[in-house]
Amino acid sequence: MSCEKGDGDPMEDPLFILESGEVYRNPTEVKMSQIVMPCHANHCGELSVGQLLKWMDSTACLSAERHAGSPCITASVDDIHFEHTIGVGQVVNIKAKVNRAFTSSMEVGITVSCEDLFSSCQWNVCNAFATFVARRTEEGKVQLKQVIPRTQTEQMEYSIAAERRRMRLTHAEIITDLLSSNTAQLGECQEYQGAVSAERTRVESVELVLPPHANHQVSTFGGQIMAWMENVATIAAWCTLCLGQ
Ligand SMILES: CCCCCCCCCCCCCCCC(=O)SCCNC(=O)CCNC(=O)[C@H](O)C(C)(C)COP(=O)(O)OP(=O)(O)OC[C@H]1O[C@@H](n2cnc3c(N)ncnc32)[C@H](O)[C@@H]1OP(=O)(O)O
Repeated sequence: MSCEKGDGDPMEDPLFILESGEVYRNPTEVKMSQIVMPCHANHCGELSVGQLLKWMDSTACLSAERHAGSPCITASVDDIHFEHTIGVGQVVNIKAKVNRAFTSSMEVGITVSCEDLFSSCQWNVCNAFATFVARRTEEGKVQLKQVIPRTQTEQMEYSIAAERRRMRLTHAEIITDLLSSNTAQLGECQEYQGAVSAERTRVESVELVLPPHANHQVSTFGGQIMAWMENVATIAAWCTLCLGQ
C-alpha cells in the first residue's frame, strides 16, 4: 500500500480553474467522510464491506438526486474491486458525482479513499460506477437534464460513460440469454480432491424490513440490500473454507 502524505486527498482536487479563469466545482459532487467505529467492523476488526456499500450508495444517491432534482433509485452497481481493507479508527472519504445523464438514468462515479488521521497517510480503496434512475412521476418517465462536462477528466468520464452503459445493458442481456438457453453445459463438472458440494455452502437469509432499513423515500435502501448480500456471501465463503479443510 503506498502512503500518500499531505493534506490533499489522493483523488483529484474538486476545485478547478477553467481556461476562462472561472473557479469551477462540479455541482453534482457529494462528499462524505466517516470514521470507522467498532460497530462498523466485521469479525476481523476491519470495516465490513456491507457498511461501506451502504455509505457509497447513500453518497451516490444524493449526487443523483442533486442532478435530477427528484427522488432516485439504485438500478445497478458495476463490479467493484477493493484494493485495501480499512481498519477501525481510520477515516473513509467517499466522493460521488454524476458522469452522464441519459433519459431517466444516470451514471454516478464513486471513489473511496481511506485516511489515517495521525500519520496523514491516504490511499485509494476502490472506484465504482452505479446507475441511478429518477423515479417516474404522475406524468410518466422523467427526462433528465444533460450533464455538461467542463474539465478534461469530466469530458473523458462523459465519453466513457456511454460505452459503459452499452456494455452493462448488453451484459444483462447476455446473462439472461445464457440462463434461459439450452446451451449452458449443465452437468459438466470436474472432480477435485477435497471438493465441497455447492449445496453444502448454500446460505439463505430472510430479513424483515424494518424502519432503520428504509431510506428517505421510505423504500428499502439499496445499500442495505447489498449489505445483506455481502453478509450471506461471506458466510458461504467461510463454509467453503471450513468444509474443505
Ligand atoms: C457479495 C457482495 C455484494 C455486493 C456487491 C456490490 C456490487 C455488485 C452489484 C450489486 C447489485 C445490487 C444493485 C443494487 C440493488 C439495489 O439497490 S435494490 C434496492 C433499490 N433499488 C430498487 O429497488 C430498484 C428496483 N427496480 C426498479 O424500480 C426498476 O427496475 C427500474 C430500475 C426503475 C427500471 O425500471 P423499468 O421499468 O425497467 O424502466 P425503464 O424505463 O425500462 O428503464 C429506466 C432506465 O433505467 C435503466 N435501467 C434499467 N435497468 C437497468 C440496469 N440493470 N442497469 C442499468 N440501467 C438500467 C434503463 O436503461 C433506462 O435508462 P434511460 O434510457 O431512461 O436513461
